[in-house]
Amino acid sequence: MAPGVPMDVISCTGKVSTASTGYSKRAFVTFLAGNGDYIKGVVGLAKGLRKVKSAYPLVVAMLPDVPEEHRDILRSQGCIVREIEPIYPPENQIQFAMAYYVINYSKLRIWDFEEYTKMMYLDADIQVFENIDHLFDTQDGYFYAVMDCFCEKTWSHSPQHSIGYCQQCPEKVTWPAEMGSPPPLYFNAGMFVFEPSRLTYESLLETLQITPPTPFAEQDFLNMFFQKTYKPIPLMYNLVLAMLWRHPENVEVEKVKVVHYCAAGSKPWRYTGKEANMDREDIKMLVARWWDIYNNESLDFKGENSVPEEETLSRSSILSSKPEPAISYISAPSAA
Ligand SMILES: O=c1ccn([C@@H]2O[C@H](COP(=O)(O)OP(=O)(O)O)[C@@H](O)[C@H]2O)c(=O)[nH]1
Ligand SMILES: OC[C@H]1O[C@H](O[C@@H]2[C@@H](O)[C@H](O)[C@@H](O)[C@H](O)[C@@H]2O)[C@H](O)[C@@H](O)[C@H]1O
Ligand SMILES: [Mn+2]
Repeated sequence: MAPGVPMDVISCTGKVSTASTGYSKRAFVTFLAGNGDYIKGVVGLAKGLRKVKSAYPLVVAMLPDVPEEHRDILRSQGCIVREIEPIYPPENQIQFAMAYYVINYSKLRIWDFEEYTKMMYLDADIQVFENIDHLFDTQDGYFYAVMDCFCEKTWSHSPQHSIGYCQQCPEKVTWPAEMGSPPPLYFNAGMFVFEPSRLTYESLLETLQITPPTPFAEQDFLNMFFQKTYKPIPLMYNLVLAMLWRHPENVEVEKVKVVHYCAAGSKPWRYTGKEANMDREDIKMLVARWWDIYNNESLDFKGENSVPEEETLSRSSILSSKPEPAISYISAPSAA
């Protein structure tokens, strides 16, 4: 585990969830934009959550450009469809953010989902291999997420990257004294636990209007906004794939519960194996495991009270089990 990530922030009390008692309302939430192939990610995620027998529904916050056929597919997979309006940073500043991340500011609308008391946001390119419902029991008043890694070239714009500093191994290359104090802990915004709140929502939107966009768009913004309330959680709750080759010593693969296919070329539905590191055995295995869930018809939604046919208690590590013999690699333009 990375230094400075206390385990005790996660209260694993095993107590009976309050989901059905009405004390609190909880849900997972993901984000969908466009008419492209990210819908596959959402379907995979919905099925993955069903496989691990999560007690909470998956809300899909979607932009108006998601076609009706895609909404129907998601409803038929048991998802709750919620349309949201896009959010853009102030117009004259858009050029400073990487264009393809601008839509991600729209994620901020999920703070407006006040009918839920606590939510867990998951990118559509995330898969959940073990039940993580206990994260809803974390203490209120904090923002929970996993620390990011600064080593990939997507970070080359940053001072961290240029001096080779990464918060995942702050002792390896230490932060130079002449550069002041090291930057605050920085989370990956592909997965986080938060409390919807009208007040927070309004404050987020107001602050955004006076905040110049930066390369990682809403991720940088959320890091700034929640800097004081951020509590890191162990990386098993959001394995950013680059951790496998950048910081293998920090990764306890047998404990990984959530995988984030965010390394260039790793989106399972676009995977070709050609990009850097994509020919690694662990990557092939994780991509195969994603397809395994996506293609499993017994995990399709069957209405309120149905129980999936398949026995899904997974005891072994997600990385130690055998891949499916036939992996369907759908080729499409590479991601990220
Ligand atoms: O065309 C797109 C691009 C992004 N997304 C959503 O925005 C999230 C963030 O983008 P992505 O995961 O590609 O970024 P990365 O984690 O690879 O940096 C995705 O997971 C999706 O939920 C989407 O729905 N359609
Ligand atoms: O806002 C921009 C995005 O920022 C995040 O990804 C980044 C980042 O975390 C880096 O560390 C990686 O190097 C990089 O490849 C990756 O794209 C989120 O996963 C995504 O949901 C989205 O918010
Ligand atoms: Mn992602």
